[in-house]
Amino acid sequence: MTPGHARGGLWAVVPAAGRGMRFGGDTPKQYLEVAGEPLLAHTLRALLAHPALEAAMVVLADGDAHWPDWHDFHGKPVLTCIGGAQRADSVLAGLAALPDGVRADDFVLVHDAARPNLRKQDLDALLERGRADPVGAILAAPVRDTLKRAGDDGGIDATAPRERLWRALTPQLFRRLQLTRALEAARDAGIAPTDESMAMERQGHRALLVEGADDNLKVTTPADLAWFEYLLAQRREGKPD
Ligand SMILES: Nc1ccn([C@@H]2O[C@H](COP(=O)(O)OP(=O)(O)OP(=O)(O)O)[C@@H](O)[C@H]2O)c(=O)n1
Ligand SMILES: C[C@](O)(CO)[C@H](O)COP(=O)(O)O
Repeated sequence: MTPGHARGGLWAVVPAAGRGMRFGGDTPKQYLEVAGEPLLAHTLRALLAHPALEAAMVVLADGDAHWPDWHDFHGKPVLTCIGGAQRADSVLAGLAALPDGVRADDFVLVHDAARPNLRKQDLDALLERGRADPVGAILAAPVRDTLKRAGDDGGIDATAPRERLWRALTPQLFRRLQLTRALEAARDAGIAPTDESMAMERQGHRALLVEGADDNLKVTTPADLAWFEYLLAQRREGKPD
């Protein structure tokens, strides 16, 4: 029986095929050790510890020599496939590799391997509101800082209006076939959407914004990793985040 099919649960596609160029170093950031485990382990646990999740499809870089060859995590199946040059290519590959038991109109979560600090209450909210929506939903955080547009000389060209601006986070929740078609359309138009919602928006599909924690950080630079290490230490000492 295909993992996840038996229980008809929610699958997560986890794009983990990035090279971490902005982070630097030889080890892709998703495999850097935090509290004795690869960063990706923290991400998979945050996802698969949730009762609504049945399995994960982790999308790896071709020739990934770091993958610990997990076949299950937190007692749930973990499958892998090979991604592509852009994040969107990897997500599309992950959707295509899902078992046939994940039906066309089934919701699928897409969550960055580089986002290890997903809170259960945020995932609860995303699932509750997203699964009630005809299109889906994304976690996002409202912009709270004033935004400046930079000139070529490093000076300030303008202050960008921040009303109704949100930072898109992940997970993003969409139906398998609708998201696949949207990503294919973007690819065929030569566009690399930076998140799943962008591809859906291009097709006229309007998802819900579900407010998530600001500390659902994406580890992009060493400073982000240090932040996650601090948050994890605080949690393990029982201190409020
Ligand atoms: N071709 C790609 C590029 C990115 N990702 C994944 O998408 C997530 C968000 O991407 P990002 O933070 O940009 O990771 P990298 O692409 O590795 O970072 P960089 O742009 O600095 O190289 C990460 O989990 C990354 O592994 C992916 O699966 N396939
Ligand atoms: C999907 C995402 O995390 C939403 O903010 C973001 O777009 C990923 O961007 P990246 O440059 O691929 O890290």
